Amino acid sequence: MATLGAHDRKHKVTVVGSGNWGSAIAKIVAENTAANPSLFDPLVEMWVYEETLTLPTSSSHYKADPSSAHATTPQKLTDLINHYHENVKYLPNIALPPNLHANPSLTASVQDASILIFNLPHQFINKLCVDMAGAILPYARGISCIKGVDVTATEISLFSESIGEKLGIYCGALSGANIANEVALEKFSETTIGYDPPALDSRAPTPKEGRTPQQSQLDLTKITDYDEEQEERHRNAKGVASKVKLTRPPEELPVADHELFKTLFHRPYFHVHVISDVAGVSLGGALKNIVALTAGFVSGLNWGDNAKAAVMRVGLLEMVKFGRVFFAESVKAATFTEESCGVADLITSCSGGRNYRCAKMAVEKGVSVEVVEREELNGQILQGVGTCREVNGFLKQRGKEAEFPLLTATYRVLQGEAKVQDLPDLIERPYHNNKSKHPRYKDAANDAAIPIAPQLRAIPQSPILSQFHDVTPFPMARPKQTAKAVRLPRKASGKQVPTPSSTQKSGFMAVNHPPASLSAAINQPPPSAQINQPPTSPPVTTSSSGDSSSSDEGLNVTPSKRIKQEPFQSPNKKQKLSQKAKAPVDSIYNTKIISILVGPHKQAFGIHAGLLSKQSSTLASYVQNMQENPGIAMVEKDGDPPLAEKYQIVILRTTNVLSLWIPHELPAIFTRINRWLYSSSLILVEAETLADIHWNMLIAIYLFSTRFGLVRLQNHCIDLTITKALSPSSSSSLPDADAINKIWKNDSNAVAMRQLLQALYARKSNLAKFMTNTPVSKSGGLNISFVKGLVIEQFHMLQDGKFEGKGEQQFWEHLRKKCHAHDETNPLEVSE
Ligand SMILES: NC(=O)C1=CN([C@@H]2O[C@H](COP(=O)(O)OP(=O)(O)OC[C@H]3O[C@@H](n4cnc5c(N)ncnc54)[C@H](O)[C@@H]3O)[C@@H](O)[C@H]2O)C=CC1
Ligand SMILES: O=C(CO)COP(=O)(O)O
Repeated sequence: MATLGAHDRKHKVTVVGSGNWGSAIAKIVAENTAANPSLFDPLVEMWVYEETLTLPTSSSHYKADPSSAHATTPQKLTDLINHYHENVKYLPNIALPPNLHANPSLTASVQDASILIFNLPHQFINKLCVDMAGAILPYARGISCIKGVDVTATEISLFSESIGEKLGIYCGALSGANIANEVALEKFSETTIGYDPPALDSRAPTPKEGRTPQQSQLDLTKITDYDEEQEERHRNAKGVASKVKLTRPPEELPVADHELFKTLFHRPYFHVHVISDVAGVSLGGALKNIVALTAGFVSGLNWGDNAKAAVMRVGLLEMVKFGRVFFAESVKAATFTEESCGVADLITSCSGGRNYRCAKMAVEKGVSVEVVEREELNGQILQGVGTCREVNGFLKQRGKEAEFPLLTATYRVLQGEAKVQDLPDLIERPYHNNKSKHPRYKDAANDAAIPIAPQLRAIPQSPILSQFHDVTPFPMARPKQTAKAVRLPRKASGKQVPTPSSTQKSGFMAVNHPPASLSAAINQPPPSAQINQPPTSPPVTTSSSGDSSSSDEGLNVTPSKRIKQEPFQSPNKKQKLSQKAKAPVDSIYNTKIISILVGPHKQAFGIHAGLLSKQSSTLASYVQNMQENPGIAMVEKDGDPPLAEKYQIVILRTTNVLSLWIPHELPAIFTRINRWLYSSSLILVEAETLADIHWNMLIAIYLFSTRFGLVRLQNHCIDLTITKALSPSSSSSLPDADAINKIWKNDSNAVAMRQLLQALYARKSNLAKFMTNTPVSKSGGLNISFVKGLVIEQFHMLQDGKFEGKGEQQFWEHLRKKCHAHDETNPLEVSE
């Protein structure tokens, strides 16, 4: 604990940066080092990017003594700061503590510091790290107050982490609703520190509250790729072991933990809340700057507070979503909605921040934001403009612009590609059937040469997907004579599978073998001889298709919930209800049938366009483009590199036939997905049960659903995984090492499944036996992250004996909900 006992050594603090916020934070820190001399060396260094200036005549120091040398001749900024104890350029009229020393030498200012506070515009930090590397103490720890994200052409990372990697240290983040001038005037505000202390720093690890440590049953010697050195590595915000090998701080130094940082930053007027979600803290500060520009744009048109509130609402949703999509391993939605660094910073920045004010003025004056920045800010530097461009480049590269309409629209306004007046339409949730009229799609739709809006271009193939090439065919289900207990009775769900088919037997239909007459219904002939065709009419169902919770092989953890008695209704009412429920389903079956080609050999499936669009906005975009912009299709040409090498989904033209080609997936997987699309069930034939669906197959379907945005299917797979794993009748009730490795190595989107598998293993398996018998995977061993997670799960499990009896059911029900992906239309609903 930071405050306990006297320490032989004290922390030395340096602030790197001395702008508006840099100086305000340096003031706070210097006040606190002076107040806590047992923990900190009171003298704080502040590195200043040196410049020469003349004291402004408006300065109180000039007025007090206009004839002094400091007032009459140009001076170094550091000299002025140290002479007047005021940063006359970047934080004028604020007295800085005498124990704060302005230092123009970067290396000299950082060389003795055990705590480094990085506080300067994000544009400069990477170069600065190069200059600083080698000059700092190897065991230093950092806090980044920078509001921005570190974006390269293909990757995104937090500045706290890129600083840490470049300097070989651990670095957290501080961000909040903190307009520097207000903080400097000691007007009350709150802030958030994100700090996830490296294991190396905790000298007396304390078990988490309410949890009883238990000895792990794992024999770690059995883990083939166990790497002791990895243990020393900190896990970054993406859940990956950091490249940095940290140096252990000397024993004599107070531990750099939450309490120490609270002591260093908390003031009566500046309230600090320390959390572990570094990504959430960093992203809030970076992305709100873009939203502040948007808010400034609409205010520049004098549209009033309602318009600004609308922008903030959408902005907050996109901030949460951004975190969830790109930092799914660590980010918490609550950081955006409950902490100062999230919603509070958004509000203050959209009220009086520099980004907001400059964007507003730019619209009012009819000039660019950069012109206003140069004319109005006296050397201060906006973060929103750079961040907006950098984030857009990244989203574009990932094909995700359309998923972040506000971030994208703001970029377009900034670039002069769209008008501020277009913003309301650009950020409106697109109405599915009317996308061609939507401004977000309009330009691209009119552009014959360039294929459509960026998100609809072929998605570059992720290297991860190629790993599926070497997958041997999944064991296909063998029809069995006896149904097993895991499958709930069909009537219990109130659903039936598609009906009118010659192949239908007692409620099951093999969608592989449709009646030949269907081919007439296909708008384009299939490119290959055999096409798997859909049923011509809708399944008889009274609830929306794809509602996984009610499908036949669904979760049976809480059977009482699943087997519902249909309440009595009068025949008339029943009829009306069923007609009402049937209407949207009918309209789906009136849509065209799309040709989907799967795998390198292009096995063809025919699927109703409406059905695909209903289940996945990603596929909906492709389907719409196939129909509305046939010119965008790609053609495979002899001699050209194969399209499949580059893309995971392609709109393809083969001898005048348009198809959607998914080259890297297996037809066997898609056969079941096709089945699910029409019946909400993955079961193919009557005698098959969930136990017959191989784990590899289930996991491959899950991965497919995460890649192609089939959220309901994704959730269904979560439910099935629990059902299958907990089923007493299943012979191999948990996935084997190959399946586990697949989920870890193949896709970072599979976070929920990872959590689930760890929990299932921790609670259900005989781990010792598993470690001895199972790790004979093709890849040679179990994924180390899985094993580590398992150890942690073990540690947390059986807490207070709650896991027994009813507690167990509640646990799985809770986990099931937690692992469910959330509806795109409501990204705030993220489970914690
Ligand atoms: N000003 C505010 O109200 C707040 C700012 N922040 C964040 O704090 C960070 C720092 O911003 P401010 O302190 O406000 O800076 P600022 O915008 O006030 O000042 C710019 C700073 O950059 C320095 N600089 C100029 N050229 C440089 C170069 N080539 N290399 C290195 N430094 C150079 C200047 O000397 C000056 O210190 C930003 O990420 C900002 O978003 C966070 C909360 C509040
Ligand atoms: O981050 C800030 C307030 O928390 C300040 O934002 P600006 O850089 O837009 O002034």
